[in-house]
Amino acid sequence: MLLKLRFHSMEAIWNRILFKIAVEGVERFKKENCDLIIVDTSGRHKQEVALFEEMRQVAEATKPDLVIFVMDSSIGQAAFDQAQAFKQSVAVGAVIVTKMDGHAKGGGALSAVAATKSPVIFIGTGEHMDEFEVFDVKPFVSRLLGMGDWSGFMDKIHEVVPMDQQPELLQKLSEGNFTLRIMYEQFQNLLKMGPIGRYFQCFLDLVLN
Ligand SMILES: Nc1nc2c(ncn2[C@@H]2O[C@H](COP(=O)(O)OP(=O)(O)OP(=O)(O)O)[C@@H](O)[C@H]2O)c(=O)[nH]1
Repeated sequence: MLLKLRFHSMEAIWNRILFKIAVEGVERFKKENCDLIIVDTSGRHKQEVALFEEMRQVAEATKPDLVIFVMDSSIGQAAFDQAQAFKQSVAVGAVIVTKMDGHAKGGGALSAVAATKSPVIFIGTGEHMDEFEVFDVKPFVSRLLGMGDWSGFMDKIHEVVPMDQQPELLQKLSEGNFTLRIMYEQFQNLLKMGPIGRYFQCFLDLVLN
């Protein structure tokens, strides 16, 4: 008797299972009339040919309205090759840049935009849902040029600094007049308010630049 055995690598089997879950999941959620269905692939590097092929097949089977290339702001210039590899496999139509709350300025986003010919639509500024922001060109470019996020800072000033103190504070800052007293007063304001981290970050960015 001849016994025929077929061997599959675990990776290949796993990829088929993931493909099935994605395709059947989308079909089911469509039937349930969900407003938004997100298929989130695992992270992949441009050299992982099989994973890119899997992503292409999922896109072909699910026909997404929008394919988003999500990149970490610290990836730097490697973003171009990575984004281009994505674009060659699937029809990338938008970019999201995460971890903008870290030290990286997100310059790689420019490369990703050039490689995919798609706009940045959102940025991630923290680990929670409410730290996902609509992309705004001005503060992004300002930060890239090392000038701090003036418009974000102004928003935070309106939120955190009492109305009657705002003109004086802005006047002093615009004159480059940052004293220990101002710092003390701002610490007092910070302690009274909630979104301490973000405000503090904007404040330091502006004062130190
Ligand atoms: N500080 C900060 N952390 C973030 C941000 N975005 C994601 N993270 C954190 O980074 C970690 C990885 O995030 P994931 O969303 O799992 O990253 P991913 O690229 O989808 O990971 P895989 O698909 O599993 O490769 C998690 O701890 C997130 O909370 C961000 O904008 N800022």
